Amino acid sequence: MSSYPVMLNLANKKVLVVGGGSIAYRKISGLQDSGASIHVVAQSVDPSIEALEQLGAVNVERKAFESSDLAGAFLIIAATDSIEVNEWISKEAADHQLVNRADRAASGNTIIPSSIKRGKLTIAVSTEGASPKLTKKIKQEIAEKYDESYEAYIDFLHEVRGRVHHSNLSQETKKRLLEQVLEEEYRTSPSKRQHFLYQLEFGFLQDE
Ligand SMILES: C[C@@]1(CC(=O)O)c2cc3[nH]c(cc4nc(cc5[nH]c(cc(n2)[C@H]1CCC(=O)O)[C@@](C)(CC(=O)O)[C@@H]5CCC(=O)O)C(CC(=O)O)=C4CCC(=O)O)c(CCC(=O)O)c3CC(=O)O
Ligand SMILES: NC(=O)C1=CN([C@@H]2O[C@H](COP(=O)(O)OP(=O)(O)OC[C@H]3O[C@@H](n4cnc5c(N)ncnc54)[C@H](O)[C@@H]3O)[C@@H](O)[C@H]2O)C=CC1
Repeated sequence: MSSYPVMLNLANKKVLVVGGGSIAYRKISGLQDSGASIHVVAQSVDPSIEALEQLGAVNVERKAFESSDLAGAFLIIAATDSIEVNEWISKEAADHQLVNRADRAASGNTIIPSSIKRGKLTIAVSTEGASPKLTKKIKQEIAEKYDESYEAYIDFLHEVRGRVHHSNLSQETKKRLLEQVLEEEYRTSPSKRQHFLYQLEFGFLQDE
């Protein structure tokens, strides 16, 4: 069996992180822009997590994990340094809850891939836990190829797509225009993008 990738909308969902060490911090960092309500349960937390608590970005309970902490959690991240506790967390979770285990990929039902974001573009990499080091290497290679310029470019593609779909152009022209903007020059040149939007707005991109 192999795993099935998805993109989660975590806005206003409860995410429970058990453990407060460097791995818990890494997972929490990745959740910062998701809009999730992040709850941490740990006997003690690293200063990095304390800093997030002070900013109001996470809610921290300083205590040992109990089964009742799982109530209402959409995603559970088991990141303690105890195999027994992580095992207990995954056993106690209900079937419909997503459980990530930082210590043993195969024992949870969810793996958090390594990912890069360029605005609306997400590229995620996973080896299903086989080699986190290869995952990291591939992510670094991809990050170089898909650099920061993609962020503005994807916003442009999004805008073009909306305008083209709402236009009265023929299906063939719509397809041709959506293909045309994939040309490299539209990514590298903001003025080319502006010119294209101008032409679209004022009807200069007609059916051929
Ligand atoms: C299943 C998963 C957890 C999950 O689902 O979240 C998991 C599990 C484990 N990692 C372990 C060890 C290491 N992990 C890293 C690094 C990263 N690990 C990441 C992800 C994942 N690691 C998920 C699978 C991803 C996939 O599918 O490929 C990255 C990509 C992303 C992130 O964590 O944010 C991040 C790169 C950060 C970046 O991109 O910068 C390094 C190297 C380093 O730190 O440089 C080492 C030491 C070298 C080694 O051991 O290989 C161990 C053994 C622990 C032990 O021995 O106690 C386990 C447990 C096990 O093997 O089951
Ligand atoms: N996913 C990954 O990339 C990696 C995962 N790991 C795994 O992640 C685990 C955690 O690593 P670190 O964060 O470095 O450990 P750490 O030792 O820094 O932190 C462990 C945390 O768990 C808490 N904890 C322990 N027992 C608890 C309990 N019963 N209830 C609540 N909290 C409890 C501690 O208070 C502490 O905050 C490691 O043991 C290892 O198995 C390690 C390296 C990489």
